[in-house]
Amino acid sequence: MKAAIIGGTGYGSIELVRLLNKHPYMEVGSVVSNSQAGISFSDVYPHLSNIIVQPLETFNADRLSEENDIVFFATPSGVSSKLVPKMIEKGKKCIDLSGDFRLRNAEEYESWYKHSPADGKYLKQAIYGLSEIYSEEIKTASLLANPGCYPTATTLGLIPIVKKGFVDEKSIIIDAKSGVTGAGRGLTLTSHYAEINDNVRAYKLGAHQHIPEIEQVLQDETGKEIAITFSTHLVPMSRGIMCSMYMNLKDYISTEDVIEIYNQFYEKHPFVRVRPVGNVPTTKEVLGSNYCDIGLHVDPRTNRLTVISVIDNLVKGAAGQAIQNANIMNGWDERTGLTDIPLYP
Ligand SMILES: NC(=O)C1=CN([C@@H]2O[C@H](COP(=O)(O)OP(=O)(O)OC[C@H]3O[C@@H](n4cnc5c(N)ncnc54)[C@H](OP(=O)(O)O)[C@@H]3O)[C@@H](O)[C@H]2O)C=CC1
Ligand SMILES: CC(=O)N[C@@H](CCC(=O)OP(=O)(O)O)C(=O)O
Repeated sequence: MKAAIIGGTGYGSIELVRLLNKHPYMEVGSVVSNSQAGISFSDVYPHLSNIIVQPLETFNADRLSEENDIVFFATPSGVSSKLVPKMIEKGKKCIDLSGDFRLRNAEEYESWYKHSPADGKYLKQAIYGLSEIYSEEIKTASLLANPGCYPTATTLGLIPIVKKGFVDEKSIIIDAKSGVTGAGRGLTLTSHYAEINDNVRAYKLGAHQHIPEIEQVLQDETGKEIAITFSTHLVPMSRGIMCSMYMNLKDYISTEDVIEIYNQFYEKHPFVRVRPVGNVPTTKEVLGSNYCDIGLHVDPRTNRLTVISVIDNLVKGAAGQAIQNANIMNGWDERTGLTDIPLYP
């Protein structure tokens, strides 16, 4: 099966290329670049020399649909909402990595993303692709909204215990940290070397566009309106997200019992690894892989639960989960092409 990638020279795109290169049933058909069409991919990214030989293309819906079976959009929000419908109308399965089709409520999208939402017809059609939770819905998706990087780490870390009703939902605080590739390849003042090296920066406090996405998932899973405190930080590393999450338990439960709840919940989900007592994951332990690793600790003095959830933002937080979803949409084993061991150290 041939896959087209739109948003060709971005980080999401080159991670898709890396993962598709070893996928047994999908291969890269076309790579579309808005800014560098006509140029060889390896001129932009020399690490792809002799691997991707075709030139970067312009976006042409007729040609792309003739030459490809599935389309991955690694384009910014606000761009995907314009381009995805063109390929859906050609009957192609589309997987969008941006935030454009994740929120069901168009007004909510506009107020958090600060630009116009996608056409309501496509918002209705879109399936939210948190693979471990919505695999049944994903099987029949034609337009798949791949989750955000922070929402993936956050919701996988919260759902098992929040769904049980064991948590005071008003007490949830998420302290999230991301490496700089989370912001994409574009240059910004806050991500250039002298600003981020030897530095940690909190940003978008109370205003992050992933807040409504996380709350939408938690509400769907519990039937309750949940308002979270979500603080994001940029840290001096290339890849990786760590979400440290704190919440009050309604009644005391031991760390062992919480771990047992998570182990049962993720028993059939190979990409979520729940750590034993006293074992807390680091971002490096999932680097380059599709794993989400979760560590758990209950403090009996405060009766608060701490959940530490780590992912590689470009893999489980973007391209890896997109391929996991493509696997599910095509009826293949969800692990297909994604079984690489994390790159350690
Ligand atoms: N980085 C991450 O960790 C994650 C990213 N995402 C989302 O995935 C998407 C891609 O992210 P990422 O690759 O990191 O971002 P980048 O900024 O690295 O790449 C996005 C690419 O989209 C293309 N593009 C930019 N503007 C336009 C435009 N006006 N019209 C058409 N194409 C355009 C450009 O490539 P070209 O000029 O070659 O077309 C650009 O390089 C974004 O929506 C992002 O929010 C989601 C989860 C995690
Ligand atoms: C480190 C960093 O800046 N990360 C970005 C993640 C953006 C992203 O992935 O945006 P969508 O999921 O909404 O498309 C941010 O916090 O805005």
